[in-house]
Amino acid sequence: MADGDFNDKTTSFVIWLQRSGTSVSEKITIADLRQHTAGRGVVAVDNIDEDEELFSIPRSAILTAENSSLDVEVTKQVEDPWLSLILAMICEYQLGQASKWHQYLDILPHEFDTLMYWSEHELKFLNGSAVVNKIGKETANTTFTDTLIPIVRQHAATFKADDLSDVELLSVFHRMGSIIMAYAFDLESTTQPPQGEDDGWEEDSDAGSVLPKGMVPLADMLNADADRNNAKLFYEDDKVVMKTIKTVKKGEELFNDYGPLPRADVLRRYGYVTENYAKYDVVEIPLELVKEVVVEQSVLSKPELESRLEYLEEQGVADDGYDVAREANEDGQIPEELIVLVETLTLPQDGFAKLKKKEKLPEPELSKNSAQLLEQVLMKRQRQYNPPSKQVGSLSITEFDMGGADEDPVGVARARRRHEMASQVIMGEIGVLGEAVASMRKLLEGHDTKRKAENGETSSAQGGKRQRTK
Ligand SMILES: C[S@@+](CC[C@H](N)C(=O)[O-])C[C@H]1O[C@@H](n2cnc3c(N)ncnc32)[C@H](O)[C@@H]1O
Repeated sequence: MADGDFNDKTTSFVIWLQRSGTSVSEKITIADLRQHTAGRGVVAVDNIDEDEELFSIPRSAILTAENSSLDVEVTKQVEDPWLSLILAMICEYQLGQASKWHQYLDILPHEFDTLMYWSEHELKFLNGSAVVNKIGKETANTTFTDTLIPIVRQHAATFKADDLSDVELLSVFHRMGSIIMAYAFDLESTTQPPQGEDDGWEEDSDAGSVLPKGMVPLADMLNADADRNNAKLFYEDDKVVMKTIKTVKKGEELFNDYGPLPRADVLRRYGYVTENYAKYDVVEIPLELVKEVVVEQSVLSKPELESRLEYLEEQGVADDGYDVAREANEDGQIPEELIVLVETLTLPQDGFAKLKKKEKLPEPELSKNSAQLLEQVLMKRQRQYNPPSKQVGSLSITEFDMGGADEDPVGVARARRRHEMASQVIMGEIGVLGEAVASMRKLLEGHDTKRKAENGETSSAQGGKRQRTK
């Protein structure tokens, strides 16, 4: 977009904010951060104290299904907060200049780097990462086709979308859905005192949130940063207020936070990657992979494996996959459920029989046998990534395959950018696995040292004191 257009839209938005009753501190401004590929952002033009109000927005200016021009009959038809906000946004977009939110809608993006918009070829840059299975494009297409298109067609006067084909409508739904994923807030009635997680950002649509979703103008102009988070949205009865949570110096950017999201998910939902979320990187270890290794290494026969998994299922601890985190992760590197799984699978027959009789689960502490099994699983998982020399080394822009985008300069720039972001995600996940394998080796060395110290005593699943991973 030309600078003039970009700045004009920002100016119209700022005037619109004033008209809609938003009060904005003179210490901040909306900045053009396109040279840092960060679109617009909010920047301090003066020093700001901690707990100082940056802006407050009346609830009436928040774009929600309830506030929008949507017919009440329509809102009654859709309970899901994400779907109803998609409909509300389409309704307002279709109103054009007649929409109460026109100048706000005008600054929202038309193009995205979120994974929903990556081509098959680009998604191959992420080979190995479980994130490619979390995009949910097919599920979204089915929901849009089965639920939203009939509603839009049924309420033609509200949506004024008769000139749009179903395919065009689907693309509009995806655009709105992507905007909501990256911009919308879960609207609390009032800010609760801190109790666990409360980052103000909307949760994954599949996370079961029942709070209504809303597009909060200006609050969503803040970019996010895990380390530099210095502002937070507070919910009051009739307005929402953005305040600083630490002092901010003149010239610094105001940042919200997305919570502890791995970079793969930041990329999936928000379309960018930054080192500051690297500490939250994880690698999913699918149960199927554990099963494969158990059979390959003849740890158990297939029927015995199934019987133990059935038992874990009965105990309510079975899962399809487990996220391994970084060694420094506060909540632990290897999830307890995964430890319980490998412990159960490496118990000798009589040990498992006793456990089952007592209807108990093993302690979440890795014995030598289970650490060995886990090491093998992690190493097999490592092999599912393209070796860095092939995938990541060739990320040098000159060499990598453009997948047919070579002719179009915009396409080339986009493919390069996506390639670069994917390489960060993949390198991060390979790093997580490297740390986990190293932890297993350290643990095994510890077991060996202990065994030697105990003067040649044989080590078994029960032998030696078990060690808890961090
Ligand atoms: C809530 S919006 C923030 C405003 C946005 N920059 C704009 O111009 O509309 C979230 C989007 O901003 C971008 N973003 C947020 N934080 C960022 C950061 N730290 N670096 C780069 N882009 C960021 C991503 O494109 C993300 O999807």
